[in-house]
Amino acid sequence: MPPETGRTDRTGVVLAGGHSTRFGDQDKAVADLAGTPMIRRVVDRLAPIVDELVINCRDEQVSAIDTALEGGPDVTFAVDPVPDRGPMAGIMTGLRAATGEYAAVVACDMPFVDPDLISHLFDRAADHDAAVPRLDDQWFQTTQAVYRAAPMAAACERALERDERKIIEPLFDLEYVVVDEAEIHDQAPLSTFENVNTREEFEAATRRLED
Ligand SMILES: Nc1nc2c(ncn2[C@@H]2O[C@H](COP(=O)(O)OP(=O)(O)OP(=O)(O)O)[C@@H](O)[C@H]2O)c(=O)[nH]1
Ligand SMILES: [Mg+2]
Repeated sequence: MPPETGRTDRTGVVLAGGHSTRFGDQDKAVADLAGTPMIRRVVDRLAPIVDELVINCRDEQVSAIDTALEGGPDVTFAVDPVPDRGPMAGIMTGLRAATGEYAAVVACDMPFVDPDLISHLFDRAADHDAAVPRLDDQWFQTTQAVYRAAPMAAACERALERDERKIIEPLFDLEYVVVDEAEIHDQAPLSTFENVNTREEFEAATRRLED
């Protein structure tokens, strides 16, 4: 890496191991959002700013996601050894597969994720264990954050051992930086955090992309 930037290797981890129950029968990760599978939009936005990409999902999703990403950037799959343990277990699996010291974790249902914000989070996380955005009066955006891979994976494991599934729990074990709304505003529109759960939200996102 160029010494002038002080940059270490950066990984992008895309979380896709959920069941999309609010979405319906289809896996929202591979749903065609205005001509492009939703997960492909996330991968394409992260690819220019990371050195490697890891997709976390369940075993049976690999084939469809691989097809959705065909012709795009190279990715590695990190399959949950035990499925359905929640997003935090997915973060742990994804981070364990990361070779970069730091990893941006982004949910597959955030098609408007802003690469400038993610780059900024990498910069802010330097010499800390994490950089996590937080909007005024809202909770931490733990599924669009940068973590130092090894300590976060270990903290996730400890939280799971305590039967604690909230993603915020491992964070409290770490030395983290909060990136507040004013700072986020300087980097990206707040649509970066929009996440698509229902068909209605999916249609709304489609309209925005087609405008
Ligand atoms: N590995 C893994 N990832 C998960 C799990 N549950 C959710 N996720 C991922 O975490 C992110 C946010 O989760 P949700 O928005 O709740 O997505 P979801 O669980 O697929 O959808 P719902 O069933 O409607 O809650 C998405 O990227 C999901 O793919 C899980 O049990 N394991
Ligand atoms: Mg869910």
